Amino acid sequence: MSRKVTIGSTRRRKEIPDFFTREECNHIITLAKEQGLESSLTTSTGKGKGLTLRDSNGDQKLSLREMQMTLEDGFDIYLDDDDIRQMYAELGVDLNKDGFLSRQEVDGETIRKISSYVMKVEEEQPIKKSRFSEQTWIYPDKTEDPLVQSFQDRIAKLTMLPRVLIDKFSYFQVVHYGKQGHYNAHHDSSYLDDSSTCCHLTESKQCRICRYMTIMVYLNNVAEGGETAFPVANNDTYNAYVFRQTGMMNLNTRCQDSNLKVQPQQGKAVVWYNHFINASTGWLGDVDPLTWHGGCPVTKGHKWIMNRWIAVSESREVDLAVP
Ligand SMILES: O=C(O)CCC(=O)C(=O)O
Ligand SMILES: [Fe+2]
Repeated sequence: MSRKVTIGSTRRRKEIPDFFTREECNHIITLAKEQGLESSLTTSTGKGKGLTLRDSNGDQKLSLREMQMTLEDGFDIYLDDDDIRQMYAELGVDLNKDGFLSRQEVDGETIRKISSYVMKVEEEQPIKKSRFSEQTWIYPDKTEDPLVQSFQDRIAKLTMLPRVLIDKFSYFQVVHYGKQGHYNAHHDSSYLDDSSTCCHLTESKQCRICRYMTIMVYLNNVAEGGETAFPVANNDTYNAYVFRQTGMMNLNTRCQDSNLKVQPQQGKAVVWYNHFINASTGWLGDVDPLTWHGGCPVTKGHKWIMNRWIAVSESREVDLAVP
């Protein structure tokens, strides 16, 4: 009788001290430096083509928070109330300074002005971006490095997932944050959506990222800051709309409001499940919304991490097929 393989069914998050030794951490940092790092992007970086006004309460005017959400979605840039007020002053809008722009005031011309203003901010103040770091990818199948090779075994052992699944997506990301480096709250995976399939196993253009698990390892001790924050961890009353309104995704300024902050510690792994299990298929279910997380600003020193995601598709048969 064959045993039915599933991808597990837990919502737990785990911290594993000493998943890597100090030497292993340093080795990965050296590899990343040798390879060279480049500015991190997010999936929405560079969108900003057309702004969709986030008049979330439908009162036909944009509050400061609604303008912030408009820019967060359009440009992945996180401005605070003072930034927005300054932008309005410089652009000569909101002349009565009440912090509201009526829908009529936000005409095509104003949107164009706001867009070019925000693109300038993005260039001049990268700290306002949702992700402020640099990164590189390491591909175990393209290196002879024995340490990198051994990761696959370790990841298989840790996750207790079939080796064939682990081997299908083996690469990992090394990320470096300098002073004030941060990553605002996000989900590592995409919500299910019938109109697209999982990216990494198809060539489909209309695809989404399906990362069942995240394994993140701290590669150094951070002098100050740089915690990994889970703003709504264990929040039984989570409501997506309310969470969005609070602006707590902006970890660059709101880290202290997070329910859980994990301290960086060299060699420690933090592991969590981004998805639930679909009860009928036993395979990929929807995103667990409480996995919102990100990196708090590094206030002193540097922070190095490694991200390894367990990528799956919607189909057990596809994922477990031997190539
Ligand atoms: O830097 C951190 O602590 C979190 C990083 C993260 O969430 C990511 O790279 O996806
Ligand atoms: Fe993440």
